[in-house]
Amino acid sequence: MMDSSSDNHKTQKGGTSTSSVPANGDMFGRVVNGTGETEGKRLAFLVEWLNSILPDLGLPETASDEDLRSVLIDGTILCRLLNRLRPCSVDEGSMKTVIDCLLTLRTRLGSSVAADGFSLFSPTGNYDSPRRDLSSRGFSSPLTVEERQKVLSESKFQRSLRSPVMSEPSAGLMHHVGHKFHEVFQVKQGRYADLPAAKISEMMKSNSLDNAPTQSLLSVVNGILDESVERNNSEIPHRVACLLRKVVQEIERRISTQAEHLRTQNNLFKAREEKYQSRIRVLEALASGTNEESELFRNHLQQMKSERTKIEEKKKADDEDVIRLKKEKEHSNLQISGLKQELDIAKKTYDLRCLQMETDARGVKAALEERVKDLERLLADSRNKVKELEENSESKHQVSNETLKLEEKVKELERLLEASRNKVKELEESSESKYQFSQGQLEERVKELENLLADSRKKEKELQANSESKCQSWIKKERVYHNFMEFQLGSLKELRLSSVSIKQEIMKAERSYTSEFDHLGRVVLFKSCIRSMYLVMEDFHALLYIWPFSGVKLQALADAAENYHSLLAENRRLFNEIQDLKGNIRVYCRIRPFLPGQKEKRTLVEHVGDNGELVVADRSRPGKDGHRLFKFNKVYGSDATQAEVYTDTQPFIRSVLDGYNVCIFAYGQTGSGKTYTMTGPNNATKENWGVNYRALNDLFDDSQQRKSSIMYEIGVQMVEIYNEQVRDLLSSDGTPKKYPSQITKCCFK
Ligand SMILES: Nc1ncnc2c1ncn2[C@@H]1O[C@H](COP(=O)(O)OP(=O)(O)OP(=O)(O)O)[C@@H](O)[C@H]1O
Repeated sequence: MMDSSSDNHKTQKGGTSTSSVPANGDMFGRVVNGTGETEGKRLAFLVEWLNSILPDLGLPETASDEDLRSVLIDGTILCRLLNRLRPCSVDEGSMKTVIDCLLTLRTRLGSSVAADGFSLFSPTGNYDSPRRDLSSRGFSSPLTVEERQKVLSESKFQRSLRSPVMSEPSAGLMHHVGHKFHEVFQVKQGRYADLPAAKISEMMKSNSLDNAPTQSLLSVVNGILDESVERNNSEIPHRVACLLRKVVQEIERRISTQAEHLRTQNNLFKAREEKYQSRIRVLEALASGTNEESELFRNHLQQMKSERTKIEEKKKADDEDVIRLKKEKEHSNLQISGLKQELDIAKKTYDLRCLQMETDARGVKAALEERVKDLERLLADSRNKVKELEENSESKHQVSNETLKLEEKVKELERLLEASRNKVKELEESSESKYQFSQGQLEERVKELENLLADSRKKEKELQANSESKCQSWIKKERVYHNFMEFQLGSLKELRLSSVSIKQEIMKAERSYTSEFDHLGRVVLFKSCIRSMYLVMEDFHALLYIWPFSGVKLQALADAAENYHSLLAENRRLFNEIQDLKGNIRVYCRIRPFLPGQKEKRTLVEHVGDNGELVVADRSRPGKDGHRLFKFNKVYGSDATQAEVYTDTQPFIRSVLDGYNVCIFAYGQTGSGKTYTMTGPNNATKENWGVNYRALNDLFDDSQQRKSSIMYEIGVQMVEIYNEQVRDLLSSDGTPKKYPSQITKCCFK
């Protein structure tokens, strides 16, 4: 309603027609006011005009806004147009005309554009600024001056209002603004509807007054002022001016409220900023702490990862072991069957060998017997020969007798010769004639006798030499025979010994074969089960002798052992978890009984609770202060035995063997019973052994039980710390070592 009436009104009043095109080319400023048809006509008119001036432009008659924009966008066409309209006005290189043009534009439009580009836009579409109009028309009324000042100050307000804080006023403020607008426009429409009708209509069209922001309010005020200035200064009634002042005052008030609001907001922001900065500081402090923690965690995580990798590797290795064991088992099964066959063959071979050895032994025995017989024969021969030799030696004696006889004969012959000589001499003496006659015969006879004597002597020598050589050879032979006899007797003895040892060896071999067969059976089974049966060996010992095992039995046995192994590991893990849950650090208290001779003393212990509570009375203090409560994991009474005290410590020994570090120590004043608890009394029996003995005993027992699967190395280190001096009590050279490097190593590895 308002639109049409105001349009009509404008047309009637002869204001600027929206359908007419001004000759100064300001056609685009009015596009917003025209209908679609009018715009089309204007565009067609412009296209026609442009084509007539610049025929090479070739713009189609139906060219759209976009076509026109793309043609005019770089300014070339405009320059050419200018040149054509006013030749040589835009020469290449000369910017004069362009500068003139721009300055003209500035003069026409520049004053309506604020420094930050905000336009005091006139709702009618005219860009004429109030300042230009005011200056050009020479307005001088005080109201106008006031309004002008307001307009100027409003433009400042506008700038500040366009700040992000002000651009979206609060809902309450908006409502307030809308209300005031209504007031203003009711007045305007009622009494002064003819003044800024087109503007109001436009604003009413484009703005919802209820929600009008301050910027719109300012635009409307400007519009009213523009319109008022355009029309005639004298026409502006005082009432409008008052209203406008009110509006401006309202805006000022709102701005001051807004400024207040901004200040409080600013303060709020400052407070918030401080708060955030303190938070940042806290967060930074936390972050630095967190960094350290995260570093620690990272390291821990790294460790866990590496441990996990190790465990996985171990698991892999275990899996591989399992596979390998399975293969080994199969292999062992094959070996068992092979060994069985081999065993059969070996048995047969053994039997044969036994037979052979028996026959051999018999043969050897027979041969030896024969040999013995031979030797005996030889011995007999030797003896005979010795006898013969002895006899021969006797014959030697005979030879010597013969020699003697021969010598006697020689002597006899010599005597006979002498006698013959004597006879010869007698004959010579008796008859010289006879002598001369028979001298030849006698000489011959002497010669014969001398020859006989020489022969006899030769024979004697020969016999002597002969008998001597024979004697020597017999002596030699005797020696040889003696040696031979001794050798034969020695070898006979050796043979007898060797035959005995051979018999023993045969017996031994027989025994070893038997044991080997037994062992073979055991080894085969043992090999297949050894890896998984380390703790159950004792239990399955009887089974090991059952021979032969079937593959199924072995498999079952191996499976059972494997399960047992995993169950044991699980059991161990759970056990240590329980120890952890019970608490890694436990403190036990033991009350020492009165020593002999202290019976008249009264105990200070008032109460011993089952849950580890101990109440001690301090009689020197009266009332409540005289009672003190202590809390331990457990309190052992004065009648507690050594074994009872050890029961709570015992599980730790198992943990030691499972790879945990454990430290047990006694603490207390002199004479409180530390040594008694840890070691026991002097000359302690097994009954009153202290913790140390019992722990070591368990340590050895358990490690023995696990020896089939785990090899434990147990070492002991004993140091004394006294007067800040550390002394190695087990030092072999007797010199106390100060601060042993490995002092942290506990006695229980
Ligand atoms: N539970 C007990 N039952 C019987 N006698 C005990 C008990 N505890 C300690 N005693 C005795 O108390 C005396 C002192 O004990 P012990 O030597 O063990 O004390 P301690 O704490 O080792 O002393 P110190 O610090 O001087 O070496 C010893 O004669 C010991 O036999």
